Amino acid sequence: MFSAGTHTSAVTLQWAMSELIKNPKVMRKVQAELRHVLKGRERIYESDIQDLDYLKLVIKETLRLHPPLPLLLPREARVKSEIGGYQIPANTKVMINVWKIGRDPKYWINPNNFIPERFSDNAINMLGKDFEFLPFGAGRRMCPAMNLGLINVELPLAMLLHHFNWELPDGATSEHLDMTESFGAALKRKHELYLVPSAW
Ligand code: HEM
Repeated sequence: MFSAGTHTSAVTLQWAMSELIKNPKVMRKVQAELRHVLKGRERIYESDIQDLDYLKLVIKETLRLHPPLPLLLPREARVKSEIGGYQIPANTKVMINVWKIGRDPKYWINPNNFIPERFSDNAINMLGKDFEFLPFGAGRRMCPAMNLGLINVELPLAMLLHHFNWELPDGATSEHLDMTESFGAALKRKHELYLVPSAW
């Protein structure tokens, strides 16, 4: 519970900040939304999140490109079955590569680009029914804490973006930000993210 609950939210926050630094236009747009909705108020409440539509799109797009558990949890076929024309013998371990599905050009236009707007005019959600987008998995063993997981990212991200402006250290520009992922069951940044805040 602790590992599944803390690590996932923390890496999503790191990737969201990384993508926002890489995409300054998106950063400006999400900050403008926050500052408009909060109207100079310092404290952000959980109830404010429902008005932060663009922030939610930013998080969805972050989870599409950087699902914290890129291969979900392993499954095992209990009986012999067929999926997409492939014969799966009984007792076979099956891994679902949601990282790859989230970047498949069959389902996504410009799949490697960070475009939160792609979610604004469609009904694709994270409930495990839209198989092209499964950051919380699907079926009986899907993440039991999706709502908690999302608020764990939404609130801190809103606070970081509302109170501060962010840039890379030593005058580096967004092209310098290395987005390499580390290989493993959990999708982390290979190199730590260092950012410099300035008061808004
Ligand atoms: C951004 C946040 C989170 C993401 C993206 C996420 C994603 C996932 C994924 C992909 C799975 C595997 C689902 C599958 O294989 O179908 C999973 C399982 C699980 N998650 Fe989350 N999770 C998040 C937050 C949390 C939090 C906050 C908790 C608890 C406090 C939590 C508890 C669990 C547990 C206990 C499982 C195992 C469920 C089982 O095996 O039946 N997760 N999560």
